[in-house]
Amino acid sequence: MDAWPRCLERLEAELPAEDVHTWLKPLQASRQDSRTVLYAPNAFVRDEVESRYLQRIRELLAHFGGSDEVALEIGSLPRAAAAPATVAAAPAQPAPPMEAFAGHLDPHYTFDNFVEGRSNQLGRAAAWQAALKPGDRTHNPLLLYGGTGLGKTHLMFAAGNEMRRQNPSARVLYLRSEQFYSAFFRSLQEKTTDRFKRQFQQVDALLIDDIQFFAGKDRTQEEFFHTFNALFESRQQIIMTCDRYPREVEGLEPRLKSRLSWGLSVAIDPPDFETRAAIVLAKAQERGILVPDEVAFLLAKKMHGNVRDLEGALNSLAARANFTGRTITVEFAQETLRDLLRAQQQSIGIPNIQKVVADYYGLQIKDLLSKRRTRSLARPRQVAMALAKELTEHSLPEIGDAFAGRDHTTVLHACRQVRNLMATDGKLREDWDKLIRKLSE
Ligand SMILES: Nc1ncnc2c1ncn2[C@@H]1O[C@H](COP(=O)(O)OP(=O)(O)OP(=O)(O)O)[C@@H](O)[C@H]1O
Repeated sequence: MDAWPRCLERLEAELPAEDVHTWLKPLQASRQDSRTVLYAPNAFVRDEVESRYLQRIRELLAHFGGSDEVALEIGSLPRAAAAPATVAAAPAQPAPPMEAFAGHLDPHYTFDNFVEGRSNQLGRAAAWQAALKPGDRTHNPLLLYGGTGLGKTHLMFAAGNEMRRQNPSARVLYLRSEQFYSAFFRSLQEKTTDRFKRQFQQVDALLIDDIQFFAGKDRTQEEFFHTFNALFESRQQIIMTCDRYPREVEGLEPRLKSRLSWGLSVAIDPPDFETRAAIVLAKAQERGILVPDEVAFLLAKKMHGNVRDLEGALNSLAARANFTGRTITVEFAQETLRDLLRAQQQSIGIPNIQKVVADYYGLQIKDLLSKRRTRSLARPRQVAMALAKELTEHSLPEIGDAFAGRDHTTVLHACRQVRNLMATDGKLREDWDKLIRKLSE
């Protein structure tokens, strides 16, 4: 068995998953004679691995019969050698310096394999513009915000990849916020902050993922604030993601929050039914999995909000179909995903919907259930009923019962009313999307 995958497996058991994901998974290994070369995508990853993990990696590689000598370099494997570190690959050529900037940009995520829908249309258009005209004031900085697993990182990578497709020498640096934080701290300890700062002067675009991570980390925020200003002034493109609108992130400094909204901020919402189904079909096609439309509709109907969960469900189907040799049908999907689908339904539930809707509109649950018909109560009540129909398997009479014994025709009327109003009322549409997002978290 290959030494590097085994080493990684062991490290996964020893270290927090977040550390492995952030620092070790981005490494690529190549065996060159008795030596293992680990390629880090950029200086941040290299330095962190060197100071925190290299010693343990050496021990593990030696233990698994890998190599006596381990070198850590910036760059990536030559294409032909992009395989685990067993093959005695041709000695790797020193990577051209530009490679260091592209290494962490996952080439798999592009605009071509991003499915567009109403929920992400604006975000996609903004990322596309940033890729075509990096640094243009209309979309610099570009901030993509929204719940987890909705495609923010995908769009950010797509923009970076497109920039490099248009201009192969573009220096695009992608960093997770944790990487910025650790690298900055190490530079403080090692008194190398000047070098840290200089790295950013060389980039054409800086992509920073999950900036909510900076909350409460005052020194890092201050450093990021200066980095941000320097990049902005010299018209280098900045793209950031955040799990909510930055003004709502507690622990971010007001001046940073204000900077973040200088350019263009775009919400990425949970995809609607049609987009969810289209994503399932697109992912299936990409991976060569045969999925009938009905199965895509089933997944899209049962799983709301998070695309990552949809992908997880598709993977489970593919794995089981492969294992059992069966074809993927609706029946097969229902059987395979029974527990998963049930858990989704249970976690949503009508009482939960009532609570989330009441909180959202600043009401009490008893107001939602009451007979009072003032507009300020009637609309949220209708929204709650329509959400119960959309997100649960309950029948109209059951939903009526759960709303203090209302008739099923009242529930039906509420569903139609909400659907019709959403076509013209942007605020109601926004409320609906936000509520779906909250309920799917
Ligand atoms: N519209 C879409 N088309 C195709 N794939 C999508 C789309 N939206 C999300 N995905 C896929 O869903 C998965 C999760 O997306 P991504 O990692 O970009 O989410 P995120 O919003 O950055 O989440 P987090 O905040 O948790 O990092 C990825 O595999 C991505 O390709």
